Amino acid sequence: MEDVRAAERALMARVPDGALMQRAAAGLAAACGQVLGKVYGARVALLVGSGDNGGDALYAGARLARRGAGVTAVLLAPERAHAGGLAALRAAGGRAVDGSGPAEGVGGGAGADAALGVVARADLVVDGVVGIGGKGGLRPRAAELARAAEESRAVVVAVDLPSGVDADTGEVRGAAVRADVTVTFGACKPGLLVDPAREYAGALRFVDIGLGPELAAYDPVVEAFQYADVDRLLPVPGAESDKYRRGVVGVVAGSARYPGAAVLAVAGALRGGAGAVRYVGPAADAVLARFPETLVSAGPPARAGRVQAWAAGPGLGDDGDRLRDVVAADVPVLIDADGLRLADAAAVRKRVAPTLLTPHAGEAAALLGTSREEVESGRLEAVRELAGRYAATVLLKGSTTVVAGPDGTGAVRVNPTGTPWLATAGSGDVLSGLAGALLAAGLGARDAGATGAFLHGLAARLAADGAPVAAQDVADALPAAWRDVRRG
Ligand SMILES: NC(=O)C1=CN([C@@H]2O[C@H](COP(=O)(O)OP(=O)(O)OC[C@H]3O[C@@H](n4cnc5c(N)ncnc54)[C@H](OP(=O)(O)O)[C@@H]3O)[C@@H](O)[C@H]2O)[C@@H](O)CC1
Ligand SMILES: [K+]
Repeated sequence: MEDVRAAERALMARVPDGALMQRAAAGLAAACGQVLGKVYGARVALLVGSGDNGGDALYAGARLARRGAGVTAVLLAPERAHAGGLAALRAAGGRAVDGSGPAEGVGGGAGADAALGVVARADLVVDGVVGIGGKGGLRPRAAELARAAEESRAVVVAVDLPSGVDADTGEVRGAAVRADVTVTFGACKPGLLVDPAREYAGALRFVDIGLGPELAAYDPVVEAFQYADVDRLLPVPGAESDKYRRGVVGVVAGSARYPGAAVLAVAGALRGGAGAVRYVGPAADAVLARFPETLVSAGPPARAGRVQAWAAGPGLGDDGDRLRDVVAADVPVLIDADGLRLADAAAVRKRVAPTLLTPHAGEAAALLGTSREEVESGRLEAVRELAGRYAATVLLKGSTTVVAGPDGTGAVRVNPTGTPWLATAGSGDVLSGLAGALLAAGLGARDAGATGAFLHGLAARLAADGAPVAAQDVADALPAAWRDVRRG
């Protein structure tokens, strides 16, 4: 958040006092109006903390009161509420109640009950408890009001970010507001794009308060691919392309016990834009039965013939020899699943050609020597840490898939197309093949990871269309996802 603060300071030096807050409040009030549909007669509760986040809520409340809403501010720290905002709300016909309440040890009584009642009866609750000045989860009284908002039938709109979530990391340590909509100002905070915070944020609305030029001086911490970014990267064959120029991807996956992983990885690889797929391993019969266009070889990867990149690991079991061959190759390599367990970290670090690791949270936790919960609650930190340790690009799969480059610099890419339907057995095998093929087609590791995740998520959405999907369905929908991207 230092970037945003510095950009705000730079901009505030150029614009009149309070102008940024007025821009923020205007955008917030407009978003609240859209959420409500009809502002006149609506009951609006503002949860107001002691900082400028509460000020935004109060000024927006004043605007809604002027349009005929019944607006009540619940003041968590009555003496320190934003004075200008409170005056504006009162002038517009809004009112305020003491919301400091019993949980803070102030003594309870009618005031505290009134605050809970205001929230319980509201059509809209505006969360202005804390913004980017907040630290840690909500304090007990704020948590109590947040719970009341969640239990009420009100729509909850968070100001800048849901109070209690960490806007830098996406972590939620303790109680936090669960919003239906988050109206964020100036810059989309990185944490809001990443689970678990993303889930608390609901639908994101961005209000431009004019920070753009000031923020341009800073490198983004996270970035999300859009259709146009993916479209630019998709490998499209030229008139003179042959299969070697388009790239041959080698798939090292599957075992006698897990032949299906080989079939699914090849299914993904065949839809990744490479010119040919070479399969190396004991599941060749199963692969050929399904995909006769695959080149197969039974020997070790080192003697399999020419490939431009390897995708290795799904269903390998304990076949460390096959993996060692791949890690020693001087072409780009993707390592997934069993391969992550088998790979020697020092050997991976020594590689010169790009390496892309694609763990899910459990695998990442095993590599980091921590728990799955720890990884899931701090995805950005975990992915950067792994990338540093292995000197490799890392794609951490999950409810929000994130991709970090090897040197710790550059933005972490957050995939915007994910869907819970992707949490299905074998879907990761499809992604391995797909991203491996993108590597073979010449994409860098970060681009192959982000493009693969984007297409994979999109394919799952297209295949699911509201119903469960199997991994093979995701692979089958990849051509439709390509067409979707190419058409914009
Ligand atoms: N700068 C700008 O130009 C613009 C900024 N804008 C807006 O300002 C916001 C930032 O405002 P800010 O810096 O005043 O801090 P803010 O987030 O309101 O809260 C800080 C206070 O909260 C408290 N507190 C802390 N942790 C807590 C917890 N866990 N649970 C409960 N309370 C907790 C803590 O109080 P204390 O510890 O003193 O009791 C502290 O004083 C920003 O997000 C945006 O909305 C827009 O108007 C656009 C222009
Ligand atoms: K907030």
